[in-house]
Amino acid sequence: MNYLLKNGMILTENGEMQKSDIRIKSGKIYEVGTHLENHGEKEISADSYLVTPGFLDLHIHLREPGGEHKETIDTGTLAAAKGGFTTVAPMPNTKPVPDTPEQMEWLHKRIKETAHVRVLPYASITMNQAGDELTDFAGLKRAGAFAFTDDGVGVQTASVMHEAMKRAAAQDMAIVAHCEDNSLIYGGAYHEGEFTKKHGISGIPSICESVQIARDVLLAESTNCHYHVCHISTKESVRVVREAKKAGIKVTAEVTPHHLLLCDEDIPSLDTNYKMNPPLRGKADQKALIEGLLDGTIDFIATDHAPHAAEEKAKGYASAPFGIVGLETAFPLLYTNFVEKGIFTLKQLVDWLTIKPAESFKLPYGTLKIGASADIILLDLQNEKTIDPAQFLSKGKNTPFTNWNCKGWPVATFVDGELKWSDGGAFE
Ligand SMILES: NC(=O)N[C@@H](CC(=O)O)C(=O)O
Ligand SMILES: [Zn+2]
Ligand SMILES: [Zn+2]
Repeated sequence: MNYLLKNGMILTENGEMQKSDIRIKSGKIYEVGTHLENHGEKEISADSYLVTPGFLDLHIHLREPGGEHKETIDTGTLAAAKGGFTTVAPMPNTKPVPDTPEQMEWLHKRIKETAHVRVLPYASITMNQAGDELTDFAGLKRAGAFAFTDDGVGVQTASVMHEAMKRAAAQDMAIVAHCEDNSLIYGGAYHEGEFTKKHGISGIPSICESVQIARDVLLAESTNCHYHVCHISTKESVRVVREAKKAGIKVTAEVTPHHLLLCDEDIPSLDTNYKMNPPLRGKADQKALIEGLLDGTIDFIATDHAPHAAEEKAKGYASAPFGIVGLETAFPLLYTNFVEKGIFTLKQLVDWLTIKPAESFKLPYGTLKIGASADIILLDLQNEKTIDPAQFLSKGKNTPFTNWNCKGWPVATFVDGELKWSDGGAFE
């Protein structure tokens, strides 16, 4: 079906709001302007809504195959659509791991059958993410891998990472890294800082992340590989990435909404909804992440949506799995707590969820340019609602943001010109 979106607010290049109509034809953005005439399209009144490119989330967990009780490609991508995300990239820490071309082909078949938004799956760097034997990069690229990562664990050995970057660079593919040096960790569920001191428990030190990023940017320099840092969380990591960029190294980085919104001083108790990896760091780290985004050291925002079953999260702080959900709350939380408070502009926030991730990975999405895929969302910046995990479409309900009041809720999500989700009402 072709659509004509009437009278929505779109953001211009200089960040101003402009009333515009958008004509969607054959899945593409065909025309953007004012007073567009209806040429037989289904007309949707976007009056009073902000209309932006669909968001990209290049770091999520869909849990299929092997963890379907936590999430599936179906439920996770429906949650993505509800959150305004039209392109998502799921991590390979599934069972089995997509570490062979055959497994990648199987994954693409499942995506085709069940996904509600565009899905760009990662392949692993090492077989079974065990950190030793590299996967078949050329074969996995041919089978449709988006990039290579062992997210969930850090690649412990420098020589393995070095060889991975050489091979990735030869394939013009990125290495995406969860940075965590296991030799610097002695257990712990929360950041080694104020919170762990107060509770007298062991913590996860900042250096386990920053040390590995420092190693990797030097490997990236020597191999000319595009190296991307997952969920950056410490002030030292931000400094290392900033210096690496200054030196001309091809490094990009993402930050999660929760690391921008919270620090360890905000954790009320040994609550597992505040347990994620990397952990919520100190107040100075949180500040450095915000500054890093604002000065371009950090390239974009990704949620690290990590659903877990309620009974797993109920196991107690020491043994519950790391991770919180994020797809359905990211934009409202960031809009309400950063844009409404004047810390970010609306244009900055939208860019960090659209064109910035797209450009970082040379993807043709995240834009309303003529001819682009019609990945478009409508956002309601007025209506205030309270976050209620019972309303999530994700199977995961594990969030620290229950009962937060937010504005900025998506109301309709188009992918390739098809309406994939709406909050009902005018859009059925
Ligand atoms: N972030 C998390 O706390 N958990 C992730 C793994 C990861 O992103 O490292 C998960 O798969 O549950
Ligand atoms: Zn990770
Ligand atoms: Zn992750």
